[in-house]
Amino acid sequence: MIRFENVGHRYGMGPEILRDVSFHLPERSFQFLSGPSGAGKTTLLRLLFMSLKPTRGLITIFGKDRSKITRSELPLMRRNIGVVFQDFRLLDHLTTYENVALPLRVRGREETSYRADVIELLKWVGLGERMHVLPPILSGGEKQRAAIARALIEQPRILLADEPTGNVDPQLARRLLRLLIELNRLGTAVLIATHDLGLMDQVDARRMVLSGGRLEIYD
Ligand SMILES: Nc1ncnc2c1ncn2[C@@H]1O[C@H](COP(=O)(O)OP(=O)(O)OP(=O)(O)O)[C@@H](O)[C@H]1O
Repeated sequence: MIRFENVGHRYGMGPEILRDVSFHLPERSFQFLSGPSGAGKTTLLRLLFMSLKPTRGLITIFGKDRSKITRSELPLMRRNIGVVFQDFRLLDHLTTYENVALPLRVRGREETSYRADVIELLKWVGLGERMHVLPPILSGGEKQRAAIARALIEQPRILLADEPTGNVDPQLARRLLRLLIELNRLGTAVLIATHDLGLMDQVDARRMVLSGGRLEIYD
């Protein structure tokens, strides 16, 4: 589904942050991406989301060569990639429901065509009772689930989550992990970037570990 071959990345004239990174993310797979702070996890996620271009190597995303994907093709390609950012990035002046529906509204869809889907998804992440609330009064765990729902509303083929348990207590982190495992069972590939060893120990999943710019994979 997504393949990296000898990918390298440097910012400007700086040192190479990623070196000869090669891996394949199959459909329906589940994996963790870890490594010390500054190892390049966010950089790798940005390459996957196509908000950065590699400075060398080959990236193939859904069968297409990344270097041949034009700016105008990006929005359509990105619908297949859901992203949960470290800081959730919810819009404070929109309700939970409106935040989750936003990607569809931006695309010009009529509310009647998606309302039921948004409500169903909010119920699935456990926010059925909180859909008309503004993000500033949601708890950390609720914000996180709202961000996951927003990432899933377009039924992406892969979900990328950057340190999704960074701001929540261990119990909430476990609940979140169960939600992501369930999502994966339903057919979505999942990649969780984290340095939370406790979280990784709860699942027998593939581990991708970045260190010194190189990637090691433990299946
Ligand atoms: N826009 C940028 N310009 C220059 N250097 C950058 C930029 N973004 C990241 N870096 C550098 O690239 C390296 C990797 O950063 P990155 O954010 O990918 O690491 P990370 O593994 O996600 O770290 P953390 O776990 O702390 O979030 C760091 O040395 C960082 O300073």
